[in-house]
Amino acid sequence: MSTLRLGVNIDHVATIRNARGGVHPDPVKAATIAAAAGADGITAHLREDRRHISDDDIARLAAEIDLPLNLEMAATEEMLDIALRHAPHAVCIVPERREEQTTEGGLDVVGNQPNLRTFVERLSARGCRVSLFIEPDPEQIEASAVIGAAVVELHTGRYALTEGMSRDEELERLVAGAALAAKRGLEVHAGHGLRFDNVAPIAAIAEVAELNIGHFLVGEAVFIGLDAAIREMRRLMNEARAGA
Ligand SMILES: CC(=O)[C@@H](O)[C@H](O)COP(=O)(O)O
Ligand SMILES: NCC(=O)COP(=O)(O)O
Repeated sequence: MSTLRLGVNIDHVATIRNARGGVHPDPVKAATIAAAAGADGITAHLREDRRHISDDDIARLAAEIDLPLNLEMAATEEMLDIALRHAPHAVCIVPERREEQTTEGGLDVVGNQPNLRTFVERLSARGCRVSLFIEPDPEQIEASAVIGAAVVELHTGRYALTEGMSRDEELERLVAGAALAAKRGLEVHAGHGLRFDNVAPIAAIAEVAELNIGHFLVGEAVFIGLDAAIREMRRLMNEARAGA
């Protein structure tokens, strides 16, 4: 059975903290709990507007946690400087619009190859594993491979937000995209909007090596605790992968 890692995104622990402008709950403590609960990595999105994760959070996560840190960032010079300074295990380049409520889609790699190639080269030279957050679109997958990304993270948001036939169609896109990406030598990740009730079909895709899940886990933690939420997600992922 192929490996399936769980990256826990702790952005929205910081959302709760920032609601009162204090220090509680601490995203670094959440990362420590996630490690003990069986997470394979921590993902944190340092947004341009710092609406949740802060520069200090990234500095402390990079310095203090034992798990690999996956820094999500927009393709800007500011974020590149921060990533090169901390040299996290991994960097995932994501699209970002200040007015968006959350990530709305994948990167346009096809339309931004020269700029993104530079980001991939400079971050890879610093020792960071670079992933590109994209739609499961053949042209975007091909462009990601051409500019030298090691990993693509397939956006599961449309899959998560649709029902019925539309969800089945989105799942087919993700299955085909994962197969094409793996064939092009890319490591395949997936994420956005995954929950207990929809993770299994994504976890069952054999080419997927890592799922990054955050908002739902933090929300579920309000009811059952972060440790229990992560352990249940891990159980559902293992069950789906074993049955694939
Ligand atoms: C790229 C992605 O889907 C998420 O990892 C991203 O962090 C979503 O943004 P928010 O966490 O700000 O909702
Ligand atoms: N890249 C996806 C991620 O890190 C978490 O997305 P979500 O589970 O918070 O929607």
